[in-house]
Amino acid sequence: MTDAASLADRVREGELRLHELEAHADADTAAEARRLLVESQSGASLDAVGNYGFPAEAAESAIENMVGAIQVPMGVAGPVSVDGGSVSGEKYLPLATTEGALLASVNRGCSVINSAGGATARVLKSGMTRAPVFRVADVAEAEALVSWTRDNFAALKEAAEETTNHGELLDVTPYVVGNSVYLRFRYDTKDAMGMNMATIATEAACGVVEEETTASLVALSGNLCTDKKPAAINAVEGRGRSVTADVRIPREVVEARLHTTPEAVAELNTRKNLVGSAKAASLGFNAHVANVVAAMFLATGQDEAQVVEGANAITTAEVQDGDLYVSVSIASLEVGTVGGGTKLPTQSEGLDILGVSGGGDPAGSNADALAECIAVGSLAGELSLLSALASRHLSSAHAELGR
Ligand SMILES: CC(C)(COP(=O)([O-])OP(=O)([O-])OC[C@H]1O[C@@H](n2cnc3c(N)ncnc32)[C@H](O)[C@@H]1OP(=O)([O-])[O-])[C@@H](O)C(=O)NCCC(=O)NCCSC(=O)C[C@@](C)(O)CC(=O)[O-]
Ligand SMILES: NC(=O)C1=CN([C@@H]2O[C@H](COP(=O)(O)OP(=O)(O)OC[C@H]3O[C@@H](n4cnc5c(N)ncnc54)[C@H](OP(=O)(O)O)[C@@H]3O)[C@@H](O)[C@H]2O)C=CC1
Repeated sequence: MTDAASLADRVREGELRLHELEAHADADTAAEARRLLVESQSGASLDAVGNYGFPAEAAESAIENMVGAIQVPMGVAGPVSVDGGSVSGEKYLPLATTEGALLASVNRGCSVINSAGGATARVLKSGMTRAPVFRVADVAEAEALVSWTRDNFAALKEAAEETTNHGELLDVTPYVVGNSVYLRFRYDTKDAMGMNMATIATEAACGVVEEETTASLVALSGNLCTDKKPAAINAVEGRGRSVTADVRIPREVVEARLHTTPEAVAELNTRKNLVGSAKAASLGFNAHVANVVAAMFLATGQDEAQVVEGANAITTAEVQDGDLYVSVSIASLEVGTVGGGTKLPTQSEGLDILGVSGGGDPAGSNADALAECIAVGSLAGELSLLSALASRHLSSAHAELGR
């Protein structure tokens, strides 16, 4: 085996390319060689980046050109009592963040939820989408392709499902713009977030479309999917898991633990999360669901770019017989407990904290459970931040904990 210094020399001499080092050394040596190269070129010291706690080999399907790891501190909030469709009991929620006060906030929300007897959560819709775009001659051909798609769902399903053991094609929804036709394929991807699975399956189905019709595939992703971009279609139709959590908190708990009243939280929610968001033309009618989604995504190995979709959430608050009812509905939470970054050792341990690592029984139940836990964490965060705003404690909390 070659050592890191001589590997780095061979790259400098043009004998090897930076991304080829794993073919000549183990993954840790390859990462060390790249650090040597980057350090000598940039003057940066990468001691901390190189001080990672898992074998680099474990990250081979997660990254190319690895030099080390960025470490984000992880904490837990809770335990919080969850009554979900796929998870129940007391759960510690793993969150990785660098925002001081966030864990304290979610932790306070969890303890308030417990005082109210726990939160309820359910996944209400599920399906990962991929929408290729096809070119046709004109609108008459577009109409023909739409009809063909409706008449030939079984053939598309057969082709798509040949590529996967777990995935199931649920439906295909056509959209037409002039001579462009978008077919939005939606799959049950079970415990996988499913973007690779859906992409591979859709490519096979596109082969059938091109064989049987005049349409020509322009791109496997035509942006109507919509992946990793803000998009109303996800907020309305859902993508990944559509999940809702709610809780009813007795007035005395709101007053004692959140230093405010149900009326103040309800008014604030309307003026801020509903009216303010509408005026801003926001897709997120919530306060900081992205905070919890991002922190739990990092802690459990989700694709962090999909926080964009995870922020499509509506928070409601109302006074019910003097108590405070609060709900959070996340329309497009794209999560998995197998595949992608979930295989990395620290992220897998994050999933273990929730008891949802790997494939569920039945398949899909672990990813549903993860979605429900993230929804309850988001509910806790909303409760605490809305209350801090209502009681004018936001800036003092961050001055104390976040600086
Ligand atoms: C900070 C608190 C919780 C204090 O709240 P408090 O009620 O004054 O604190 P407390 O000392 O009385 O403790 C109450 C509970 O909070 C928790 N708690 C309290 N301190 C800690 C701690 N150090 N570590 C862990 N947990 C803590 C803990 O659960 C504790 O109960 P206990 O366990 O003691 O019975 C409160 O003021 C708060 O939640 N503030 C809101 C902070 C927040 O939500 N920040 C989120 C980020 S804001 C942002 O990023 C988005 C934004 C704002 O721009 C979005 C927008 O536009 O709206
Ligand atoms: N290709 C793309 O366009 C994009 C890819 N990504 C990346 O895709 C990755 C996630 O894709 P994803 O398809 O989820 O993961 P993987 O590509 O890692 O595939 C996971 C595979 O696990 C198998 N599997 C085993 N047990 C189960 C189970 N219980 N439920 C479901 N599947 C199971 C399935 O195999 P089988 O299919 O044979 O059943 C599935 O295809 C992430 O790394 C993400 O960053 C993100 C965005 C876009």
